[in-house]
Amino acid sequence: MSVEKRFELAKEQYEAWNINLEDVFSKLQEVPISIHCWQGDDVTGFEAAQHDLSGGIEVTGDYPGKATNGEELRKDLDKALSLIPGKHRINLHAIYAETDGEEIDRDQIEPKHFEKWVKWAKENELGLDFNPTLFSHDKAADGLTLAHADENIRNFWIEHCKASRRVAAYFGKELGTPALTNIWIPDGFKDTPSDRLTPRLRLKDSLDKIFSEEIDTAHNLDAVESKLFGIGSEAFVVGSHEFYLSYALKNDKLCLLDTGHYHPTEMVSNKISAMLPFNERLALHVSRPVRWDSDHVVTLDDELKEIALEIVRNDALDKVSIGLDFFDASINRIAAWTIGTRNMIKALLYAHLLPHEHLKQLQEDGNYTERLALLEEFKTYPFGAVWDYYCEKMEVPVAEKWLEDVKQYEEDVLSKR
Ligand SMILES: C[C@H](O)[C@H](O)[C@@H](O)C(=O)CO
Ligand SMILES: [Mn+2]
Repeated sequence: MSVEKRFELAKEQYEAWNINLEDVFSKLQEVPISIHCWQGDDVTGFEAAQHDLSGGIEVTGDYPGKATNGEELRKDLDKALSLIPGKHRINLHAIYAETDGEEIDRDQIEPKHFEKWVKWAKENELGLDFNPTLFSHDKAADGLTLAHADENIRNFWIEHCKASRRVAAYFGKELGTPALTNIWIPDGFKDTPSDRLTPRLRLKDSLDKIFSEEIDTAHNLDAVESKLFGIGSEAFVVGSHEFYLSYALKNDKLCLLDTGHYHPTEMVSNKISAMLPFNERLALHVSRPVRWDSDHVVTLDDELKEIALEIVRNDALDKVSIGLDFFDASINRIAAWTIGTRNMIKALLYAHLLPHEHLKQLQEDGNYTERLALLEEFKTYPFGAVWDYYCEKMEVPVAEKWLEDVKQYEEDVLSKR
């Protein structure tokens, strides 16, 4: 049966619940996902002075063909974007500066080092987001940066973050859409601290200094990302959830929730509605932790669907910036982007295909039997037929057909690197 025929049958079922699929498609295609560039090269970056990956994050695997420069990374992103429905954003780290071989330390980065990214983003109608890189560097070798006891080290990273915000503002100005600059730092201790407050006071002070430079929010928005633990910071992380939640609220910044940065039974989906009444905007790093913050490729699991449901049924698509954060070097990297991003969009589509007003009323009425029954029945509604049709309409491959493109690209391009 054709994609259209299957869609027509599915449409009838959803329309019986007053769900208009054309309206859903128009909304869905407006939702940008911020796709992280670092899946394409295992968080290596292009700095002239190369450093090993540090900061308590880990990439495992040695799948051949990773991008080794800006041209390759952009080409790989072009391929992935051709397989993903919708118009999206690309999330860069400072280590993706292009300096023509010149050694530029992180506190010296400037907009000119990102001109090629901006040119490419313009050509492809993409927004850009940004992250200062406070790891994989000699001055972060002991796992401390903005909370470091040494003022010189703190100042170096403060200058890096300030420079990063200027780069991001340049993105926002050039592209007509504000860049989200997200600060994540690895700072913490392997073993039990004898003083938790002093490093936190130092981090607060460093952040205040970074944000003291006024930047138009039409060009740049700031986010701060918390973490529970990392490799080497098992006992204590300075920038914990409560720290950044408080900082963001008090200073009108976005609190960024990474789905891999909480206790294993603590769900980010449950945090969104808890934060929406108090935060104008918030941001996500959607990842998949397997036993730890392993950054596996995002799958269409229950938590992903629940996150999407919380955003959609609370009408918060313009309040929650959705970014991805995973890096798997054991599989084809373009497939990794394609699988993870298509899954995020699939989850958002799934979330649009439920009769939310009716389900909310059932709960208000205390009718929990019908609430459970409907939530379960909708899980087997013909969602796949709607997704396939959406892909066809958006001119990207239907179902697993995108794999053929990835295999061909691997043969033609990746295998020759
Ligand atoms: C490379 C990213 O910035 C990094 O993954 C950060 O966002 C994080 O989640 C660290 O665990
Ligand atoms: Mn993250």
